[in-house]
Amino acid sequence: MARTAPNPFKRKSTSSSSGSRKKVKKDVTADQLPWKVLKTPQEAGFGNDLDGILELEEVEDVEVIYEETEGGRVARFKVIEKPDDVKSTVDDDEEASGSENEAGPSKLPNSSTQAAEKAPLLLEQTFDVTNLLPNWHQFSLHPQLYRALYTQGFTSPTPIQTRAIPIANKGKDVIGIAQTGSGKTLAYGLPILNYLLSHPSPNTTKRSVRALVLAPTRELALQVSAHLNACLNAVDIVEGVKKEDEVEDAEVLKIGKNAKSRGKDKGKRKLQKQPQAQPKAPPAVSVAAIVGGMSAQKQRRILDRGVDVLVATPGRLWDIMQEDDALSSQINDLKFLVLDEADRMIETGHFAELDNILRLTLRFKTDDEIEPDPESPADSDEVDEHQLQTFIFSATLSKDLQKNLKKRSRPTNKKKTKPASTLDDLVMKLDFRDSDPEVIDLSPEGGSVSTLKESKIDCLSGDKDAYLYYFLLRYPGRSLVFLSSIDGIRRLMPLMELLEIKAFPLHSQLEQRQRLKNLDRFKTTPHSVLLATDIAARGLDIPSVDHVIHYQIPRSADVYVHRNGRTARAMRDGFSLLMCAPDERRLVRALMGSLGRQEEDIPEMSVELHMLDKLKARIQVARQIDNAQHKVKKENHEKNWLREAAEAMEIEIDSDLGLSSDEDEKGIPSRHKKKSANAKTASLKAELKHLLAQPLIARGVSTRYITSGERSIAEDVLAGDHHEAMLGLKKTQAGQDVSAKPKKAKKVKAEFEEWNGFGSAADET
Ligand SMILES: Nc1ncnc2c1ncn2[C@@H]1O[C@H](COP(=O)(O)OP(=O)(O)OP(=O)(O)O)[C@@H](O)[C@H]1O
Repeated sequence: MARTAPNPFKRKSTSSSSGSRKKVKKDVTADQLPWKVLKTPQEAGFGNDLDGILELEEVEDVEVIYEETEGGRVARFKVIEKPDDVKSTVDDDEEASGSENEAGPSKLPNSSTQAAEKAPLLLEQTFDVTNLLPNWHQFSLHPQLYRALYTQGFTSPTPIQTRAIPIANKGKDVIGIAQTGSGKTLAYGLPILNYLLSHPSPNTTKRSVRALVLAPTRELALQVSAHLNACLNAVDIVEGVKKEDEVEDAEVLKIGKNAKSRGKDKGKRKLQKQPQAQPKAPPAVSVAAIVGGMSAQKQRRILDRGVDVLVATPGRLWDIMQEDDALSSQINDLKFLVLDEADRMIETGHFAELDNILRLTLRFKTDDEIEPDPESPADSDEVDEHQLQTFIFSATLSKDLQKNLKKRSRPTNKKKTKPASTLDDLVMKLDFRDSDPEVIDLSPEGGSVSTLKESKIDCLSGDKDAYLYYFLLRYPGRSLVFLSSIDGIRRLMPLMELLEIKAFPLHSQLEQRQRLKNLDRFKTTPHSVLLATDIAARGLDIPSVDHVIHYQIPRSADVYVHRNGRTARAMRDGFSLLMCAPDERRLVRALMGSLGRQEEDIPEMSVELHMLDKLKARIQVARQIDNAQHKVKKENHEKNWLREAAEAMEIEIDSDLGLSSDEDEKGIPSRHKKKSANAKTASLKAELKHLLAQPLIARGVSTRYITSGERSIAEDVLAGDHHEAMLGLKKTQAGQDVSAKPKKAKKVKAEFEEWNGFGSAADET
């Protein structure tokens, strides 16, 4: 039987007239607490899977006090006993406020202020931040956020959060550049949520969008929305107020690390449940995602209900805005605008939509660039609390652009300076209200994260499949393979399947549902491969990606940095491998050049060539099978097409139209031809099966006696260090097979090393 854990959140009474409603606090042990069996709320999405927990219990009105004793910190429980008359008053009032909330779907929690007046004992939450999250203490965040950080195990802010949050909380515009996986989402997310939680919307009938976060890909937008929701839902799920439409986001929560902790810590989170006494009320702040590939109708419905924080991809948002004047005017009146991965957004073909949306946030709407008004408050150093705040975050933002922003040399009508790039152009178009936006640049020198080990393999392009296969067998784990073309993924997928490697594709021509499903499968399958285009390069927070492989050279240095950023996140170790064909060396040199590095900075990865030859044989047969299957599929497809076209035109097909004597009059290959094709494929499959069953043995290993031969494997076998698929090789991490090259000292390394990442902290919760 599970019990609700000690509540770290003190509940304090906001009772105004405490005279007759005096509370008595009684010291008890955990077992003496008045536990109540809890019905698992369907909305919480736990389904029937209670992770081995038979029953959930909750407890109300308990104050938890932590005391430092010689034996360590202990929790004391104080039951707050209420006189009966008071209890009934509270219950009545709660019911009343519940029906009030349900009447107006978007009634805001400021209606809870009214409820508080009616229910004097309504409890206000506080959080013992000094003791529980001392490293967050300085930020004076809303207790609800502290509570979420605590629940998620985020015990310390990351360096970009430490720098950005206080500045953003002061109302300043922030341009944040920090390495991949360093917590940029919460660096802008926490100040936004903090403001919105502390300033409930003045509109009591329907909340309007006050924060807009634009992200370049659907997956990233959904992930950001899930990440922000996780900072709010820690309370909302607890109180059983998850709304129908939020369930969609809950599904999406499976993406990303938070989702992981959701899954993994399901039981624990349930333990952290709070009393379910509150009536159904709308969440204090609502976050929703508007992305392409998902039901536009449903997304419109969510918008109609009212949303505080809208996370969107520019394409779908612009589509909806064109038919929704109300939404356009809300965008015109934003309090926060965030461009997450702004540099990528301009590459996705949605620049026009982005441009249109941004125009709505301008103070002066002209077709030309904005001319800062010397009289306007934007040019004064005073920050108006109600004016739009703009946040731009990325792991890569050009130094020139940062300088221009700092110097406020945005182009004006009088002085037309040509922007250096489309991104410069975009950012110059932003109407910063802040005369001096704060640029926080924590990006490491050379774009490389200190916990990332980079490497490369020089090989012929025709051998890349074999090297990839070798790598995947040699270093099992979660590998993200980047290709530049969808065709490349389509070609590799069947090969992986035939070679019995678990691989999932991710590219823009897959249906959105399939994209999310594949991402989720990759996330939950420890030894698997994601074959992806660069839609997966930015922002995606997939936990524990062990290796990033650049099957094709990235087209720019930024893409290289972002692709690499899918591994080595939050101070975890990571590994990346560049596969470089002779005709790609020039590109690699250019890429390294723009990162201020040299090609030689990336060490070579060592490969057991003997083993590689054996793998080439498997690949060759797998390719033959794939070609044969592909040929049959293609022929059938063409014949079907031809037959359908002929039938539609009411003409007869003769041999001139492509039917050979091996085909019948309907264009279907004759039985004989089919049979021989099938027999060929079957024999190839049998050959591959045989090859796959053969052990892969390193050169010098005796197949007779494990203690003899040039390489004795006895010791490794006894120590359990032997590689299971490749006999004669040790189990190693990919990083250990790379010649160690001293890396240049990283500019912000020390700062990041002080922050040890979240691994241990998160795992403890
Ligand atoms: N203070 C913190 N402590 C521990 N983990 C954190 C903290 N803040 C964020 N995280 C976690 O770190 C991971 C990376 O965060 P996030 O996705 O925001 O990184 P990012 O800097 O935006 O990366 P990218 O540049 O790749 O988009 C996430 O799983 C997030 O939940």
